[in-house]
Amino acid sequence: MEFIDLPPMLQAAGSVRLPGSKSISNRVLLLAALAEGDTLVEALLDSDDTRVMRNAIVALGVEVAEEGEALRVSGCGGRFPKLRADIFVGNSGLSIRTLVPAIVACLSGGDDAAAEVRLSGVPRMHERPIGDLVDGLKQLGARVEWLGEPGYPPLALKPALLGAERVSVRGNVSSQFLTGLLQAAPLVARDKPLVIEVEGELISRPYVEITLNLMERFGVRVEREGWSRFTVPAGQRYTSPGRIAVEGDASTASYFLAAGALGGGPVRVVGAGRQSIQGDVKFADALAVMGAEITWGDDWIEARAPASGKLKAFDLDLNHIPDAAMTLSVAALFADGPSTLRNIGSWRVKETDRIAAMAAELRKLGATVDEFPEALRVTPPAELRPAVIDTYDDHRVAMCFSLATLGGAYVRINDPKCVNKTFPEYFQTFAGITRPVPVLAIDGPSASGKGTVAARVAAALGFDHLDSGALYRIVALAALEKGVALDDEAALAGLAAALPARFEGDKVLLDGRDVSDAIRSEACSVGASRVAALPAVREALFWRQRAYRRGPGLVGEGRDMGSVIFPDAQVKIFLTASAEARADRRYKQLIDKGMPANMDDLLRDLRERDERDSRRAVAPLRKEDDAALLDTSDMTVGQAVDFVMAEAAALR
Ligand SMILES: Nc1ncnc2c1ncn2[C@@H]1O[C@H](COP(=O)(O)OP(=O)(O)O)[C@@H](O)[C@H]1O
Ligand SMILES: Nc1ccn([C@H]2C[C@H](O)[C@@H](COP(=O)(O)OP(=O)(O)O)O2)c(=O)n1
Repeated sequence: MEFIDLPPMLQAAGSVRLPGSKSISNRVLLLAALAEGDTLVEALLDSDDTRVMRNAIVALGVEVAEEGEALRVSGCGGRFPKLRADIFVGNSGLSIRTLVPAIVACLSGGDDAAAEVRLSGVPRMHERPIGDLVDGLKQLGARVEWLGEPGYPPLALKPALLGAERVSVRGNVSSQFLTGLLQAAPLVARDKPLVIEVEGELISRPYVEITLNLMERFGVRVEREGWSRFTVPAGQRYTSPGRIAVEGDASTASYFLAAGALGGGPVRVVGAGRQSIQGDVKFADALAVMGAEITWGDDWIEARAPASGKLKAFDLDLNHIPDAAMTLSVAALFADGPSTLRNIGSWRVKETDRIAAMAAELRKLGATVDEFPEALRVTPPAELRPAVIDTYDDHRVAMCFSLATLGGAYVRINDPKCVNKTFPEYFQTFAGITRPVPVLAIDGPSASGKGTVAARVAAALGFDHLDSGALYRIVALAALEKGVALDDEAALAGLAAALPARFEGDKVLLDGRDVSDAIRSEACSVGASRVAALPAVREALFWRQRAYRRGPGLVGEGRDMGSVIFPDAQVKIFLTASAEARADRRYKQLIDKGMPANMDDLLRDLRERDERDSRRAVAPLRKEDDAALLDTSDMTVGQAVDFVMAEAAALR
């Protein structure tokens, strides 16, 4: 499984130009395809979902050409030229739900009896309901054949004359059904008006407003009575507005605005603002309810943390911003109490069952989550735990959880490429506005001076100091004390995973006992080197070591700080010295502590240990290409510290 590890972040600030809105891009592509005349579409989003729509209109015979950064769509004037096609819609709900009614309308009254358009998608798409929409189309006379499970894609659309003047559709499963019918309506209402009635409460209304707004830009007027009855007057045709620029994506804006609120800020998103036609800009109001400071411009929004520094818990009806609301469920981790997200039942039929998915993944970070049929309550933990997040092929799950890093936790995102659905550049953009907790990694062989140098540098920088070797030494000590064999990998990994050890200043405590000296014995040195060669032991200590990365920063020393534990460390040093110099230092250390020491034995042990540490299969000791080499054979401690401090200047 591919993954991306996101380190804990100190803060977020900066400015982001939003990628084009998916909702607008896909609507504009279809309307431009159906319109009379060419439309030059600017700032179109390029992502999996928009590719789906673009490929679909091309498959239906519409010409599309790139013109610099823009796309020229040569409209077909109300009837797709090719009505024999197999269209793959991936996992784009908006695409299939708007294409189906438009194609059905084009199939009406044609003279090619063999015309047929089939639509299919990824397995999840075949679980997403479309039956209510098809029922509506059948009221008009459409011929639709289910190719799999009735009510779900894949399906085949066949020619049939559409006759009725009235169609009703459920409004409480997906507002995309209504959008699909509305967009196809002018193609149906050629001689007589078409009335669309919405059964039940209409959810996600702002998306329908986007639809109406864009239809108007393409010359079609819709009469609306409240949110339950829409009339499309007869004889209207889509006509190209010539050129149209796609607004920035307001749903995507939610991640960056939240980053500003959770990570200090200010973070500004450019491309959607006060004048936006997208309902998701209202996400900023929800952040304001949490206490974030929001500033609005015509086409930008800026968010920063509340002056008090603490975000407030919320209880909100989020029916109007279902997508951006997912971001709020992660923001809830930063609130001062339990927060409730209400009226989000549509989450259940999205890319995945988002209520179940968000609950499961928020719990991994330590939150207490109560799941209801149409709501979610999130109680933040005292402290976030590092978590490995599953993403369910859902771009928004992946993007949302990146925000947890602003709470000081490491987050591993599995299958990060799922963001390609709407924002292929997401993680790079997120990295551009966030500052990871700095790490200075010092690796090197025994007695090269890592511990001594790391302690001094950490004190000078005000950072924490992680002596990772001590963890392996404690495992060895615990094993020796409990009589666990030093090659019993499973038992040792068990010990390592549940190690009741703590660092307290210079002291190392095991089960509350001071074992600072005991772990430095030669028996423990040799034992540590042996247990450290076992992959399961290293695995068991992996997240534990990462948990030491906290603000304001960390100096980590060992053998694999820069290669495995903190591969993104901003500064990496490989500290070494000749074997003789190191044996000599170890000898002096032991004598100073009143411990027995023999120079020949020490030199031999040290060479054996170097050999074992360098030759082992997992995380062997070696200088990484991006680490600075420091040979201290002929240096004083002060000189070594000065060298590292000079390198550390890069952290500021
Ligand atoms: N140039 C130097 N840099 C770091 N330590 C040095 C240097 N010269 C002598 N020493 C001494 O070497 C000894 C071993 O250092 P230590 O930090 O325990 O190494 P490590 O953690 O790499 O095993 C310490 O007593 C330290 O004072
Ligand atoms: N990150 C680390 C740190 C130590 N180890 C191993 C290597 C050593 O043999 C033991 C003990 O490490 P430690 O740094 O305490 O050893 P020295 O003080 O350098 O002799 O653990 C490791 O494999 N990976």
